[in-house]
Amino acid sequence: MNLSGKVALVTGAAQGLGKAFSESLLSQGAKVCLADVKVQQGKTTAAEFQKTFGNDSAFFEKCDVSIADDVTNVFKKVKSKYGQIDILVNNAGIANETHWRKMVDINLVSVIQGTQLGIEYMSKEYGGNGGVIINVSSSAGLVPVFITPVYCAVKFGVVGFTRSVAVNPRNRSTSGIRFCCLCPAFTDTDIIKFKKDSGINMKYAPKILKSVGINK
Ligand SMILES: NC(=O)c1ccc[n+]([C@@H]2O[C@H](COP(=O)([O-])OP(=O)(O)OC[C@H]3O[C@@H](n4cnc5c(N)ncnc54)[C@H](O)[C@@H]3O)[C@@H](O)[C@H]2O)c1
Ligand SMILES: CCCCC/C=C\C=C\[C@H](O)C/C=C\C/C=C\CCCC(=O)O
Repeated sequence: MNLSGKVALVTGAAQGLGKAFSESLLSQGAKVCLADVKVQQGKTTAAEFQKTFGNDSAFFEKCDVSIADDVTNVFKKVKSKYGQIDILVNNAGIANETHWRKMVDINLVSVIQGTQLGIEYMSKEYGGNGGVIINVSSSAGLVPVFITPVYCAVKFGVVGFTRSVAVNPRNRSTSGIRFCCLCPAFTDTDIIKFKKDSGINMKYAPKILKSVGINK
């Protein structure tokens, strides 16, 4: 696909899937804003991409997606630097059943805010060019996972929210935006290197991961 002239905003882009999505977008010619709460990792990733794809191809912006003002600011930054937004990937996420309210904020509330801002910036109704909004859920947004009920709930929420927005007749007819929900299965990134306080049952988690070929 040729994405030259297109501008993407990817949250949680410092590492893992968000970094991989960003690299794919850049390799197809898009410019990318890498938004993440991890400053050092984000800057390192941006420097790596600038070296490969050109200085103006990517930039890092500190953004904690659970802070509403940070999310609003990152949209403003992209618009002022690149003039438009065509592709939005609401990807940032954590897996933590102990700090579950924080997880609801990061994995669901921020996706709702990001999508609403995406419509504001991208819809043809409001002077944008249309484009695509991709909300990252999980296979755990489609099937129950007994050791992570809250993670499951928020990922089901992302699926339900995105599908509902996508079938809104107004969005379908006039926005020029496609709304997509991605439901990846296990991928070997930091999110499945469960921290001690993650509240994830360590009796079962390694067995589940081993059963899908990830030897934790
Ligand atoms: N790895 C998997 O098995 C898997 C499977 C399905 C879905 N997912 C989803 O994919 C997305 C990316 O996860 P990953 O696997 O790359 O994990 P990861 O931990 O490697 O990456 C998550 C990124 O999100 C960032 N992040 C976390 N909290 C943030 C916040 N408050 N504000 C901004 N950025 C924040 C992190 O700093 C990190 O860069 C998540 O939404 C996750 O739920 C992952
Ligand atoms: C070891 C399970 C922990 C799952 C939650 C933590 C991180 C999640 C990352 C991914 O989003 C999970 C992806 C897919 C999960 C879907 C199905 C798991 C089925 C588990 C089972 O066999 O019971």
